[in-house]
Amino acid sequence: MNASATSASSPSTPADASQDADAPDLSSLRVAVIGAGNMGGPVATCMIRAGVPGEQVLIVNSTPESSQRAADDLGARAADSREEALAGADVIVLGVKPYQIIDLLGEVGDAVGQDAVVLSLAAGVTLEAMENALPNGTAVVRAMPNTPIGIGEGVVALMSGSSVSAEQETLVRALFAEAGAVEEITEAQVHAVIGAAGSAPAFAYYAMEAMIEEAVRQGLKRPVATRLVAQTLRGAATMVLETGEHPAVLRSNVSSPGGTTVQGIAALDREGVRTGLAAAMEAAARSSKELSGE
Ligand SMILES: NC(=O)C1=CN([C@@H]2O[C@H](COP(=O)(O)OP(=O)(O)OC[C@H]3O[C@@H](n4cnc5c(N)ncnc54)[C@H](OP(=O)(O)O)[C@@H]3O)[C@@H](O)[C@H]2O)C=CC1
Ligand SMILES: O=C(O)[C@@H]1CCC=N1
Repeated sequence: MNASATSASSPSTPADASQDADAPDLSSLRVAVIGAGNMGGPVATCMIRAGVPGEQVLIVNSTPESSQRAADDLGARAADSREEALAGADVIVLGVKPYQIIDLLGEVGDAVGQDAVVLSLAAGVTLEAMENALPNGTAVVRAMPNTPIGIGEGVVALMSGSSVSAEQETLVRALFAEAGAVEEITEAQVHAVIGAAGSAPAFAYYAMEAMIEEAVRQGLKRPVATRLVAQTLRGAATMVLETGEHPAVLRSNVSSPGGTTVQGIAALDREGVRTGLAAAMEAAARSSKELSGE
């Protein structure tokens, strides 16, 4: 591995990483991203923000044109071939669809360097299945990210395979130092994490869309409604993170006796919104389990 991951310390925030003199040096790292789409793209962005030079992040999509487009968007480099991307790669990001992962590993396994880390983003493809598809001893890490990592406000949950060293774990954490939050989880937890984080931005956008459209129906212009709803939800999320208060306590602070908010909350309860949100998360977790063959 080109990067000198000299410490087992675990940077968990951008501030930690930038202040930690023992953090891995990412400036000579080579990264191959196979599948820089909606999720592989933000992962590449994170790694570049963390300190990997863009020209050392090689992109391979399904066509040369698509690789070039993604590389231009990301400030990375399009590889002429998968072989070029893999040659000398320290980290190989797999951002293709879950059903493609095992076949892809079968095709590229022999080109994976001895000290390289294979980092899969795929839902439902287990570490064991990936290790079985690769030469013995290959370091495999599973990540369950969400798209807001591309703006430094996301979550990445990490799971390490049986051949991943402490140095490689530190390296992967450093690569996600600009993601927002990094959590280490077990594979048994990943289904719940998909419901709470991987798929959850879509649930949040769904709720926002409904709120914005109702505000428009009530007479606000769409750009104004969008700003108000987005800023309000950002503020509410930040209050939860910064105060450490239970959301129910923060909700009670908004709910004046006999006022407007309690009427709104009663309507949410009548319409089954709490049950609906739980059902969405349960469905995502169940789908993840089914993909894993559980
Ligand atoms: N989207 C999300 O929020 C999240 C996704 N994931 C996981 O990320 C993975 C990718 O999902 P997502 O980004 O949404 O999907 P996308 O369809 O947006 O991206 C898939 C990428 O794979 C590329 N690709 C397809 N076939 C090949 C191939 N044979 N060789 C190289 N590249 C190829 C596509 O290239 P092209 O554009 O040229 O077709 C595209 O860039 C999935 O495994 C998913 O489970 C995990 C967490 C969250
Ligand atoms: O929808 C999906 O399958 C992927 C995994 C988590 C978010 N998107």
